Amino acid sequence: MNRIEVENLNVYFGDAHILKDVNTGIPKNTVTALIGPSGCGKSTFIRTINRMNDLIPSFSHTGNVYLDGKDVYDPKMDVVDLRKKVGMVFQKPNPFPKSIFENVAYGLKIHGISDDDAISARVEESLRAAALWDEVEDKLDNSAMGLSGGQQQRLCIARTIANNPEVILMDEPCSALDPISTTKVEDLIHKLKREYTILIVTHNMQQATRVSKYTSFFLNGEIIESNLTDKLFVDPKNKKTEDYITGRFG
Ligand SMILES: Nc1ncnc2c1ncn2[C@@H]1O[C@H](COP(=O)(O)OP(=O)(O)OP(=O)(O)O)[C@@H](O)[C@H]1O
Repeated sequence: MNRIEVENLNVYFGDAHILKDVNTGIPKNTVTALIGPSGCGKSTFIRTINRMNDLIPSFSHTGNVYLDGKDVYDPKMDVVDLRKKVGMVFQKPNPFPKSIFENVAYGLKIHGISDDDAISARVEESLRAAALWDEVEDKLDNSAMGLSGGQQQRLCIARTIANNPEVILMDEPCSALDPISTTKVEDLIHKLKREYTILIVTHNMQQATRVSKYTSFFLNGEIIESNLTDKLFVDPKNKKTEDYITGRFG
């Protein structure tokens, strides 16, 4: 069963029609890459899944998004709980100006966990899961702002993991990172997919082929083609996909 189902999704910012009749399913515990030229709606698409677009006053939509069969836009949906289940990692690492420990513990405290031992255990578990523990275990009280960009991004992933999400949305998570840090984050994505459903927006087609099982190609707010990544890049069915992946535009 797919973890996420999207049916006839149209998104508007004011009069601008941004996503056009998007239909897709995102399988559980796999990595799905979203590719396409700048401005085609990839970020808008992932932000519909945890209702981040709700924060934009001009946003409106038609159609349905389901997470595990539940309508994400049901008026009864608890949006705080939804965002806990569907975590997000952004293009630029955005740690809080607090200690490494506090960055990961923050969400736990917000969600009502107050037992210090339980918090410490979960912080360690999350930092280990984010492949950062060995680098920070002796400086948990230092400011997160002193970490390298790559370490900060893995810290942001640890912060997301601490909330025990089901889905992790990643919006160009490596675009601000050097190649070594990028490799570490990609290795981490491989590890995380066993437990989490991951959607990753990337401009880097090599990255899509390295990390994802499925890829969807977006163009002008539409999904032009979705397939197994190996198939989409080797044997695209649509001429526009072929033109994009062979670098003819974008
Ligand atoms: N807050 C907003 N208000 C109005 N229009 C917006 C807003 N955010 C995005 N858009 C418009 O929606 C369209 C899709 O943007 P989006 O960021 O989803 O594209 P993208 O494919 O993720 O681009 P990129 O690869 O450059 O990040 C663009 O035309 C953009 O200008």
